[in-house]
Amino acid sequence: MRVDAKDMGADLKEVLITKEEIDAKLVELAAKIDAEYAGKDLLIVGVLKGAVMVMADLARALSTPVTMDWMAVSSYGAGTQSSGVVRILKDLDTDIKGRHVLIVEDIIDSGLTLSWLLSNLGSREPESLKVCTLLRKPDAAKVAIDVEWVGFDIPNEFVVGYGLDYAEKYRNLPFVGTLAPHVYGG
Ligand SMILES: O=P(O)(O)OC[C@H]1O[C@H](OP(=O)(O)OP(=O)(O)O)[C@H](O)[C@@H]1O
Ligand SMILES: Nc1nc2[nH]cnc2c(=O)[nH]1
Ligand SMILES: [Mg+2]
Repeated sequence: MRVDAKDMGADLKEVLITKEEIDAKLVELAAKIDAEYAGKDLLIVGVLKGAVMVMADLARALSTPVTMDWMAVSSYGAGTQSSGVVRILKDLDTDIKGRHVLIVEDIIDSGLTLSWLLSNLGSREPESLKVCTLLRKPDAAKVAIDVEWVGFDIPNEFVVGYGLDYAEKYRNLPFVGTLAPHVYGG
């Protein structure tokens, strides 16, 4: 286990999804995405910062030639709850009108970020607009979203690793896990 090598082992409670499980799932998802977009021109859009790892690994698992772009968004709201009011910190460099666009996310929690993104990008008249997410929390959904490709449905617990942070830490863990209570000041 590489936990100790990264000196974060003591902060962890549990590994939920291993690197091997993530790698295998992304290969499986990539095959389905390849089949869907065969012969088409595909733009994949990663949502910074969480989706960096998924984008990098999914893109390399795809056979379909893709172009890649990024958006950075920020949710406002009291406490840790996403309000669903989203501000664009970095917009796409690309005009997506008439393009096949696939949004790539690390996690769908309340669904508010993605719901806003779908409506925002949808208004730019892409030829198609679909979503691939590594993780989804079905019990946390505040809005129903139609997601084509989901890696893992997980319990309604705060997770870190593989792009996901707590106070900007733990993004570089190669697996998805939960944190020990002391990390939160417990
Ligand atoms: O479904 P939701 O409740 O809206 O939550 C999901 C969003 O929250 C996280 O991003 P965050 O805004 O924390 O920024 P980050 O990607 O830079 O970590 C995650 O990467 C998703 O984009
Ligand atoms: N790190 C992290 N960020 C999130 N954003 C929305 N849900 C989560 C989560 O469970 N973990
Ligand atoms: Mg994010």
